[in-house]
Amino acid sequence: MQSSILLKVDSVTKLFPGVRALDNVTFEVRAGEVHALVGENGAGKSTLMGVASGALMADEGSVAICGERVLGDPEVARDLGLAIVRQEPALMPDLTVSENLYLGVPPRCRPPINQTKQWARELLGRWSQDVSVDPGDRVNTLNPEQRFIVEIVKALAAEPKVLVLDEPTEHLLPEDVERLFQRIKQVTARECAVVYISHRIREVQKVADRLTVLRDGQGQGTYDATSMDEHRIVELIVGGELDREFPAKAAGTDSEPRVLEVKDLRGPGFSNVNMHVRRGEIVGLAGIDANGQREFMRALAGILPSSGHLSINGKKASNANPIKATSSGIRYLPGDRHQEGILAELSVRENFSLRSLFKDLAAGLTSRRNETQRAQQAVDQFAVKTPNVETPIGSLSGGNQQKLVLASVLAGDPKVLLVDEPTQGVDIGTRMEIYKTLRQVASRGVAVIVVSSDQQEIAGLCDRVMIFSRGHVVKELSGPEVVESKITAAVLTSTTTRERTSSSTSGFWKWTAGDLAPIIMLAIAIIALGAYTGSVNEYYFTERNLAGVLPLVATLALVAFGQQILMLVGGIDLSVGPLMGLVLVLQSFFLIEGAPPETQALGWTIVLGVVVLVGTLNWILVDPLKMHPMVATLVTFMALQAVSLQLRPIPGGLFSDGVLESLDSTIGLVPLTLAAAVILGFALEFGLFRSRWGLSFRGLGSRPEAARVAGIKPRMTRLGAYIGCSLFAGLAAIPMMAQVGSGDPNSGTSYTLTSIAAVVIGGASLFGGRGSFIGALLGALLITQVNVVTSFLGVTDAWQSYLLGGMILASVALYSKSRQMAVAK
Ligand SMILES: Nc1ncnc2c1ncn2[C@@H]1O[C@H](COP(=O)(O)OP(=O)(O)OP(=O)(O)O)[C@@H](O)[C@H]1O
Repeated sequence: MQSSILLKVDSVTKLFPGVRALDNVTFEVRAGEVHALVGENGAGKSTLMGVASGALMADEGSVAICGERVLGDPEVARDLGLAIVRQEPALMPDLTVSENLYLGVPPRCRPPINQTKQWARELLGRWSQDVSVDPGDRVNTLNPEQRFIVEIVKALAAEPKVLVLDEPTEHLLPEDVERLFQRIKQVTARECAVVYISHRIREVQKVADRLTVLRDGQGQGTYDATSMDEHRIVELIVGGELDREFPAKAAGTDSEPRVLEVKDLRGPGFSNVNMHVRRGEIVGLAGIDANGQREFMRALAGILPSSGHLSINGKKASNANPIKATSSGIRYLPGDRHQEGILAELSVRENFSLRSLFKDLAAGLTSRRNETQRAQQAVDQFAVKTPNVETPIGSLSGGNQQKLVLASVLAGDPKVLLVDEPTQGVDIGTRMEIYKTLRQVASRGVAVIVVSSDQQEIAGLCDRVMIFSRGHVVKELSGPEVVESKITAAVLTSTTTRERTSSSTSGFWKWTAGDLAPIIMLAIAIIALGAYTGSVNEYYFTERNLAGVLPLVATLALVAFGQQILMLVGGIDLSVGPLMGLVLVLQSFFLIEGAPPETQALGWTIVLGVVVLVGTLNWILVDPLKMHPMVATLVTFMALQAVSLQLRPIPGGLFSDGVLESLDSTIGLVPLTLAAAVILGFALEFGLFRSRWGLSFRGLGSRPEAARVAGIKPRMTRLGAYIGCSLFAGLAAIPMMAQVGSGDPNSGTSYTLTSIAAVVIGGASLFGGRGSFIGALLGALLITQVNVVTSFLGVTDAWQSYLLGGMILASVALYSKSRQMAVAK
């Protein structure tokens, strides 16, 4: 009996501007089978799986998962049992591994939210006992290999009925590839359907039961994979015969001059490396990953710090930083294409020319004609599939991006070419073209060094191979020794135990990049400033001073909470200040002496309505109308200011004594309003890290596309954030009433900037995804303190601005530096 069909893609057509990515494709996967999807770069494999997983909407045709139709909704596809490992993991970088895993699985597979870390640890442990990923690590501190492991673990944790693996092994070590194959066996044994996309034919032969070939967006048939040899599969992919011989190796290079000479180079992860590359040679660096070969290459490129001696063509060269390395003639093709190789939003032309812009300069200006011509030539030479050179590179298929980055690196006329994973994601035909190109480059006198996890590639391409182990070159293979079996044997015998990926990040930077650091540093600054002012002026810690200052903290903290909510999702609200002013103006008509309770209640109702309306309006401008949040909320800023001035051209309407007295209530020395703000701050902080809304807000701000795939509703979440921000601005206006006393239309304006300052000092990222309510509270406290201490210290008010400006600068510099330093290389 034939097993049931769990994924059916029926007659699907998908168009992108200028490209028919899929043309009437039909594809089905049965329960318990591994179905490989193969084809050249740009054939449409990822697009087909994008349509199947609901991430893309088909123009024609239909998709059914377990018999149910899916139409462009990733959450529905996921709930029906589809899990996908993408070429670029759909992870939210500012969230931790455990938070990503939690959001990444359907609700039925999630643990109670307070047990997320333990659950994530178990999942990672099930992958491997010596996995080098901690559930508490933030994803942006992981290297590509670790990110892929998290992505795979996430897909497996969803207990899928259909598992899609889109080039899952491009960044994996051999032992993890084996682990993946084991897991595939396990899931197919429980009748899961697996789609396996790969350019590595040997892998396809090893795991696939059937295979479907795509070429230029069209299906080329489905075959039984078990009986097919490598040659036949390649023929089907390219649609004909293919020259699969590696280009001939260099002969007699022993007497050639040395192009590159490296002496005693040492740096993070490697030491005392001596090597050279002769004219015409390609030298490979091999070893189990994290044994120093990649670090050595990155140090040569000036990306990692190093010390030692370097000469190129007999002249002393510098690799002190990437700029110096580049001017010495060293060019680097990064292994992490998504993070370091491409600028996704920029066009193919710009991505091509950015490494060789000097060739397009005429009288100090870039010649667009020249640039376009060169980019077009590169596209033709490397057969990059793109509608034209103005297409954003991010919309090209992975392999086509890789070809363009290589073309761009070569256009910089390197003397030394460093290539990390030259053919990642590249189809078999182009792979051979890249090998030929590298050989030609070497024969022109460029020193070529290659790092690759594919030992067949190293063996076929390189003249000499240096084996790295624990940061040292332990063996050198040359001539007839450069064959796959010998390289593998040398690699395996030189390192018996694998070391955990070492991180060169110092503990200090790791700590400052954490969530607690801003809070602790702010607390220290507040205590130090208070202690110093108290020691200089005895009146600072008096009851009178505190009674004046603390309510101001409550006002600023509340509006800062609102700003923080919005900044988490990547927004910003300039209208909060005038909104606070408008609330005061409105209430100055209702909360006056002698107003009956109904009138007061009406005032509150109107204020609530206005606040919600303003939040919604801001959202409409930003989300459906796609205005930049700064511009949108600047418009609202002006509109609200105008309304306030219309209602009260000059301040007026005194609030009743009863209202002011109740706002002035205290618990001991602490104003009730501040106590309420502190409690709210702690509650919000708890929610931020321990509730689904907190995760959703941070996830959306961190990476919207990944958040959408994880089932977070971007629109509703942003609407919630905008309304939440306005509500907190409205709330902040309540303690402000007691401070202002009447309806003053200009009273709130300054809070726009100070609320932004408070959250930034408190550790929030202006790009979204990170922040803290306790941080915002302490930021508010510090800013208020700075505004007050100048008079106690006997310095001019100008110092308020100096100090505040200095604090913003110092905190932003420190946070961004630490977040950069904590990222794994
Ligand atoms: N978002 C997009 N916008 C415009 N064009 C796109 C987009 N995504 C894919 N394409 C185009 O659709 C075609 C198919 O791309 P796809 O990524 O599906 O290929 P692929 O078979 O997965 O290739 P690779 O093996 O290189 O990953 C390519 O020409 C690509 O440039």
